Amino acid sequence: YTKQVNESLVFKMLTLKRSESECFLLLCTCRLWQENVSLKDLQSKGVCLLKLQIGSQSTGLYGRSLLLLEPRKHMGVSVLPSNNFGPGDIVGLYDLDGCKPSSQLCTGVVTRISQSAVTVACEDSPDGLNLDTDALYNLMKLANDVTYKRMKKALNTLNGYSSGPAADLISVLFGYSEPGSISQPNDLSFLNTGLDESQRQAVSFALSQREVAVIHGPPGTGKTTTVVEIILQAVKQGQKVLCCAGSNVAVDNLVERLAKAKAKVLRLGHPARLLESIQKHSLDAVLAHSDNTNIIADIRKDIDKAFMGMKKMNDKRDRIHLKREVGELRKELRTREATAIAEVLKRADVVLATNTGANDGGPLKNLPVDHFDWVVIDECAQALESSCWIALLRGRKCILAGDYKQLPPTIKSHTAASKGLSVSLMERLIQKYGDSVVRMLTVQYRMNINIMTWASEQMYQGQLTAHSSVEKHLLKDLPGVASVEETSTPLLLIDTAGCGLSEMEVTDEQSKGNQGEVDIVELHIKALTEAGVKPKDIAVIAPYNLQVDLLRQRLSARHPDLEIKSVDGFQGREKEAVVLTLVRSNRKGEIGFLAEDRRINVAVTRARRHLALVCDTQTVQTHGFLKTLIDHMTQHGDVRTAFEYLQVGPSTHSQARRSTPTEEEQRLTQIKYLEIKGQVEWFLQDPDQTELRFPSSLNSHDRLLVHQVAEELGLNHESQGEGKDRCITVSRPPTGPNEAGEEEEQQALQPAAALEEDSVTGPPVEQPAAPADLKTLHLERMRREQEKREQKKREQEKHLDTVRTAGQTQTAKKAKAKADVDFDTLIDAVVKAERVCSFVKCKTLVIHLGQLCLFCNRQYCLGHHIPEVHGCGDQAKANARMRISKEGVLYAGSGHKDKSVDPNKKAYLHRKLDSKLKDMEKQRKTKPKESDNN
Ligand SMILES: Nc1ncnc2c1ncn2[C@@H]1O[C@H](COP(=O)(O)OP(=O)(O)OP(=O)(O)O)[C@@H](O)[C@H]1O
Ligand SMILES: [Zn+2]
Ligand SMILES: [Zn+2]
Repeated sequence: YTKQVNESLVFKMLTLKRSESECFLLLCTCRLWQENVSLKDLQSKGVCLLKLQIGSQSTGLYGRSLLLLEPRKHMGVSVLPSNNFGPGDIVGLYDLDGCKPSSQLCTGVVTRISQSAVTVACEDSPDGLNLDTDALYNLMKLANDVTYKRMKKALNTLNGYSSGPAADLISVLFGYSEPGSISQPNDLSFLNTGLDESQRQAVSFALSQREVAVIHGPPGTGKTTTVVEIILQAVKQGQKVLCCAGSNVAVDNLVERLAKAKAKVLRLGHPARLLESIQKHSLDAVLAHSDNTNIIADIRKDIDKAFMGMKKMNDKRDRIHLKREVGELRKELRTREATAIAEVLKRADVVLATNTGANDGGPLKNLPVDHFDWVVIDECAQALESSCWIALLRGRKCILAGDYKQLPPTIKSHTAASKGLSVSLMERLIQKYGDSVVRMLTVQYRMNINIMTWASEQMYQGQLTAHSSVEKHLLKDLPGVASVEETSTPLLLIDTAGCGLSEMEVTDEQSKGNQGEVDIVELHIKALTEAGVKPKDIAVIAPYNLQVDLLRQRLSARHPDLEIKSVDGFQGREKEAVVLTLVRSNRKGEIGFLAEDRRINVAVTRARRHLALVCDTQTVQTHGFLKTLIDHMTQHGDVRTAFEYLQVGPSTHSQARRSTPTEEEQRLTQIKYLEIKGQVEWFLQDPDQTELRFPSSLNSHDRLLVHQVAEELGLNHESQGEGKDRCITVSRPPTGPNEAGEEEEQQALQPAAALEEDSVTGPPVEQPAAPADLKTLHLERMRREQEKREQKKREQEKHLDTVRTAGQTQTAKKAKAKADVDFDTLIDAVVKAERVCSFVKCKTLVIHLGQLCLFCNRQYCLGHHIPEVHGCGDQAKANARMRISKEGVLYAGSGHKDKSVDPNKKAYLHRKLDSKLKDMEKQRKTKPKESDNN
C-alpha cells in the first residue's frame, strides 16, 4: 500500500507534526484514486463537499480567481453539510465525474468558509478558469504538502549555495569557520529600562556577534522581552530584520509587542489565520491602504467586466480578442501588485512570518535576496532545522532564541531521528560552539522558588533565580482565594503507591489512562475551586491523550474554563496552578515516554504558584530523573497518600478532605464493631432464632462491619433491598460436615455482594479492622516522611548553632538515611508482593478486598481465594475435618478466618520494625539536643 501512495506523503506523516485526522485525510485522499471509496463517505467524514455550484467568480490579490461555491439552490435550504474545511486548506475542484486526478479542474486555497458558502482562491489558472456557472462541482481537501515542498526547496537552495549574503552565516552554522564578533559601543542605551542583568547581557551579546547569537531562555525568563529589545536595537542601527517563529501565535505575539514599541512591522501570512488585533499589520491590510490600491482595484473591475462579457459573446473572433485582453489586464495587474508589495515590504523595518511563511514563493519574492540584514528565529528549539533554513538563507546574521530543554518537534521516523532530524539547529550550535555563541537568561518571572529549584538544578545547571515578585507567591495570595492547605503550598505530591490505582491495560493502544488518578485529580480540583481558585487559572496536564480524554469526560462539563491538555499542548503557556497526573502505575516500573526528561520539564514549569503531582512513586521512581522530582517534592513540599482521597468516593466528596481516619474515628469504628459482634454472639446463643435482621438504619459503613463480623464467625450474611430500605441479615450456616464444599461456594459469593453494595457509593471502602496492615505500613511511612522533614528543618535551624555538633549530625544523618532506605525497601517489597492476586495470570488487586490462604500463605482475590480453586483444596478439607472433630465447632469455609497478613510474615515484619525503631532511637540518643526535644 505504501508503494501506491506518494512516498513524500508518507515521509511527511513520519516527520512532521500531523494529527491523526490529518494523516487519515492524507491517506483517504490517496486511496480514493486507487479504490472506490464512495464520495458520500468522504463527505460524511467532512473531507469532501459534493455538488456545489458557482455563486460568483472574481479576481483577488495577486490576480487569482476567487470562486464562491454554494450548495445547489433549488434544494431549498442552502447550507453546506458539516465539514472540516477551514481557511488555508488546500483543495481540489473537480467536475462531477468524481475526484479523480483526470477530472481535477484546478487546485486552490480556502480563503473563507461560512455555513452557506466556501470561497476558494484558485492557484493554477494563469489565464482564468472558464467555468460553467450552471454546472455542478465537487470540492475535496487535498494533502497539504506545501510545508514539505518549501523546506525541500530551501534545502536544495542551501545545497547549491555558493555566494550570496548568507555565505558567511552558512559557513559558521555548519562549522567551516568560527563565529566572529564586532565591537560595540560600551554605552548601549536600552530602550526597555526594566531589563534584568542577564537580559541586558544577552542583548549586548546579540548586538556584538557577527554571524550568530543564541539566546537560551528557560521557562518564564522573558525570552520574548529580550528578543524584542534586540530587534529594536537592530532597527535603531538601521538594520532590516526578518523575524520568524514556528507558530502563528508566537509570531503574532512578537508583532503585538514590536508594534507597541512603535517599530514599523509588517506581518506576512493569510489574514484569515492571524489574530484580529494583528490584522491591521498584515500585508493585505497595508496594501489596501497603499496608493496603488485604487489603480489595482480599477484594473480588477476591468478584468471582471471583460470576463463577464466573454460569456455572452457568440462570435468566436470576439471571444478570442477579449480573452487576449483579459490576459493583458491580468499581467498588468500582477506587475502593479508586485511593485506595491515590494514598496510596502521595503518600508517596514521588521517583517514577520512563520518559518515556512518566509518562503520566496510568497510576497518575499518581490524583494532582492540581500534585503534583510538580520534573521531572528524565536522558538528555535521547537522547529525543524530545515524549516529554519527557509528564512536563514536571507540573512547575514541570525539570532536564535529558544529553550532546547523543552520539547522538540515529534519525529516519528527512527531513521530520520538517528540521522539528525531530531536535533534542533539551536542544540547543534550549542554542542559545537558552547558558551561562545550562547547567553542564557537566568531570572525567571513565573514560578514560586520551590517549583523553580527542581527544574533549575536538573535542567539549567542551577543557574536560575526567582524574581522577588514571584519568589514566594502562592495561590492564597490571589484575590478571592482562601487560605487553606491546598492553596498554601507550592508543591503537593499525592502518592498513589500501594493504593492499587493501576494504569488501564489497553493492549493495542500506545496511549494510557488511569481512572484512579482521574478520581484524585477531580477531588483536588474540587478542593482548589472551593477555596476560590478560578478554573481558568488551573491546568490539568497529562502525558497521555487517553488520560486527557478521561479527564475531560469527567471535568469539562462542570468546569468549561478548566484547561485539560497533553504536555505537548501546553508548551509555551503558563497557569497559576498545574495539576499533573503521570498515569503510569504498574508492577514492572514501565514509564514509557515519561522517560523523556524534557516532557517532564515542560509539564512542571508551566506552574506559577502551585504544582500538584499525582503519581505512583513506586512506578515512576524507577526512572532516575523522575526520582529527582519525587525527592524534591518530598523534601520541599507536602506529601499525601492517595489513601486519604480514597477513604470516601468521589460521589461523597464533601468529606474528601477528611484524610486518614483520626484516632477518634478509629476508636468509634472499634466500638461499633464490638457492639455488632456482641449482638451477633447474643443471637448465636439462642438456638431458636434462625436469623438476625439488622435495622435498615444501618449505614453502609456499619453494614460492612456486619459483613465482616459474620465472616469472621463463619455465618451467612446477606444484604437485601435498595437504597434506604437496604438491610442486612445474618443467619446460621446449614450444618453437616458433608456440605463443606457447598458452603465454600456460597461464601465465595457473599463478599462479592458486599463489594457490589459498596461500589454504589464509590470505590471500595477500606475494611476498617482487618486487612489494614498494608495501610498501616503506608501511613507509618508517611508519618516517617513527615518526621524526616520536620527533623531536617530542626537540623537546619540547629546547623547555625555550633560547628562541632554539626559534624556529629552529619554522620548521624547519613546513618539514618541508610536506615530509612532499608525500611523503605522492606515496605516496598511487602507492598509489591501483596498487591495482586496470586492465582496464575490473575491481575486483580487484593489491596482492598482479598484473602490470605492459610495453607499456602498467599493473597488471593475474591474469585480465587477458595483453597479448592487455587489448589489447596485437600489440605483445607483435611484441616476442616480435624477442627470439627477436635473443637466441635463448624466453620464455614476451610479453617478459621484470618484476613490479616500471614502470621510468620507479620512476626518477621514486627521484628524488623522493632529493631529498626530501636536503631533509630539509639541514633537519636547520640544527638543529645534532639532527645531533649522528644
Ligand atoms: N526584566 C523584567 N522585569 C520584569 N518582568 C519581566 C522582565 N522580563 C520579563 N518579564 C515578565 O516575564 C513574563 C514572561 O516574559 P516574556 O513574555 O518576555 O517571555 P516569553 O518569551 O513569553 O516566555 P518565556 O520566557 O517562558 O519564553 C512576562 O509577564 C514579563 O512581563
Ligand atoms: Zn492456597
Ligand atoms: Zn484471582
